[in-house]
Amino acid sequence: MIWEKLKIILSIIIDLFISLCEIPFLIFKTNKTISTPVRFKSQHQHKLDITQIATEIRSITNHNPSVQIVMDRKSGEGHSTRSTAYKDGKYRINISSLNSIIEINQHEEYAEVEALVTFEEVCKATIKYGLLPAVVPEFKSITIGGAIQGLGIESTSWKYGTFDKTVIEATLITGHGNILYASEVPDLWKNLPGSNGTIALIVAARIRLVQATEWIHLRYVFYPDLSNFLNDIEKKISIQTNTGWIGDNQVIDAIHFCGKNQTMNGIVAMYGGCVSSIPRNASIRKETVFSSFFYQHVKSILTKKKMTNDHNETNLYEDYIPTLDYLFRHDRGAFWAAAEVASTDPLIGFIFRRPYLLCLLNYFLKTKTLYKIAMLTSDQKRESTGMIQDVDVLPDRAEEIINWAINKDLNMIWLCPVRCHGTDESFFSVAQPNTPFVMNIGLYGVAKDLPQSNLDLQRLVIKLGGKCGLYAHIYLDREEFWSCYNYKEYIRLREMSGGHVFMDLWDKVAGIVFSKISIKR
Ligand SMILES: NC(=O)C1=CN([C@@H]2O[C@H](COP(=O)(O)OP(=O)(O)OC[C@H]3O[C@@H](n4cnc5c(N)ncnc54)[C@H](OP(=O)(O)O)[C@@H]3O)[C@@H](O)[C@H]2O)C=CC1
Ligand SMILES: CC(C)=CCC[C@@H](C)[C@H]1CC[C@H]2C3=C(CC[C@]12C)[C@@]1(C)CC[C@H](O)C[C@@H]1CC3
Repeated sequence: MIWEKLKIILSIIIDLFISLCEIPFLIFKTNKTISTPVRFKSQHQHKLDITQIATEIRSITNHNPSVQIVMDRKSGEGHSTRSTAYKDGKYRINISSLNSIIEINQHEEYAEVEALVTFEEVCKATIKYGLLPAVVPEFKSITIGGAIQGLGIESTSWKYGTFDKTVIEATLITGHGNILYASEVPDLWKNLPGSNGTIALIVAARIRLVQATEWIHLRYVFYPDLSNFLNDIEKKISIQTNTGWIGDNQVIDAIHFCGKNQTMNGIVAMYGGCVSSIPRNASIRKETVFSSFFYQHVKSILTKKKMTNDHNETNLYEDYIPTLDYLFRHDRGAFWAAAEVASTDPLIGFIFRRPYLLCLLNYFLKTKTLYKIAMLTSDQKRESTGMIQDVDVLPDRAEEIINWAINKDLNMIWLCPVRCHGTDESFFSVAQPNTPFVMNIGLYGVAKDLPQSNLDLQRLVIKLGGKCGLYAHIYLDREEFWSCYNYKEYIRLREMSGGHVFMDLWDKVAGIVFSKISIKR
């Protein structure tokens, strides 16, 4: 335990050191960084590496049929807000060799990548060819495998859906130790995205790339309330033009400002897409050590407009952002989560309130490092300090979740429409026949009555026919939890492929929290 924490502290010190070394590059805007280079490997080497992992699975399950397998990642890695205590006593399979890109096919517009390659690495490699993955989650270190297993989304999801919908083919290793392609087991693949590594391992994926350029044009549009925003998205979905990342209205997401000062509230939607040229005198926003967090930038746009009392104006502002900066715009500070949650801590709150100190640490506050810092605190501390939840509901139920959040004193809410696919029958999906999209609502910040209010939220989400992101603390008991998913089918799929060697989903995402805290049920 102490050794684990020491390893996290050491890696935070290394992160800080790397961040400090990168500052000159940022000041002089050379576009170069000293972070790890993107790795490539041959198909032959990839086959050898996955065969070794499959053999290991076969051998341990033969020796111990009741073994439970989880992934072995370094301390503090991953994007769950829960501790990794659920892995204690389980067999940790090491797939760290699967960290390379195998192929980027510019003509057929796909990339073949191993499971642990991060989105930052993929995007850095593919943008050189004028291509990007169709969906790119906003945190740099989210991995390809993790985004499939945890239903990654972002601002192009209104067109493409969750990240897994952009996977052309995936390579899996089942609990029997067999290497299979997703297309060979369509039943299994249909329900694997969202299962958090409890049905099969993902070792590689062929992902769809779409046309992109190095700059994005973004328009900031004001909506006084949710219904106007929802109407606009519906219109945009019905006249969807698909040119990858290029053109207007290719990206859509919004921040709902709902703090105590009601005169400064409202929804700011961000529409835009990649461009091939930037007009003279255009406003440019580039990430530097001195940059504000992205949400602060959006808030200042809204505040300026409100100050001028220009109530009829809905187009607030527009600017041009380097595409890679845009993709990972919420990586520094993890949206507003770090600033909001940290404000409850006297020392960290002190730093956040002082721009010159923040400027020094600014570049250090990458989501990857924040997760490491969070893992130095106890689950109980995290659960009672901050509310970090993503929920998916049908658009006509979104208002109820937003009102709930406002009543619990959250200051900002992320709104990200996610397209439903007519054929989407996965039990992790909220889609209903004939619903064009679901609304992903990101609830990050300090809420009243935690952690009890978090359980209340999760029950409200079930009542509204929605689902919660499973990277967060889940408080539902086993029965409530499985009432949201098709347990019979889940068991059938696991039995069919030897999936019982992986942890059960409820045990993994809710087992530990449930046993540790006392909340009213
Ligand atoms: N915009 C977005 O889409 C955002 C997404 N997230 C979340 O981040 C997570 C992804 O982060 P990342 O660091 O990549 O992954 P994590 O290490 O956080 O893993 C997430 C879950 O997926 C499992 N998993 C990950 N990779 C594989 C794989 N190759 N094969 C089998 N199971 C796997 C893990 O299993 P195990 O438990 O065994 O480690 C874990 O249960 C997702 O849960 C996603 O929901 C968070 C913020 C924003
Ligand atoms: C927005 C999403 C999806 C995830 C962001 C998660 C993290 C950035 C937060 C999760 C737990 C948070 C905590 C802190 C900072 C922000 C998080 C890491 C603290 C370390 C801040 C200082 C307090 O004293 C303790 C907090 C624990 C939780």
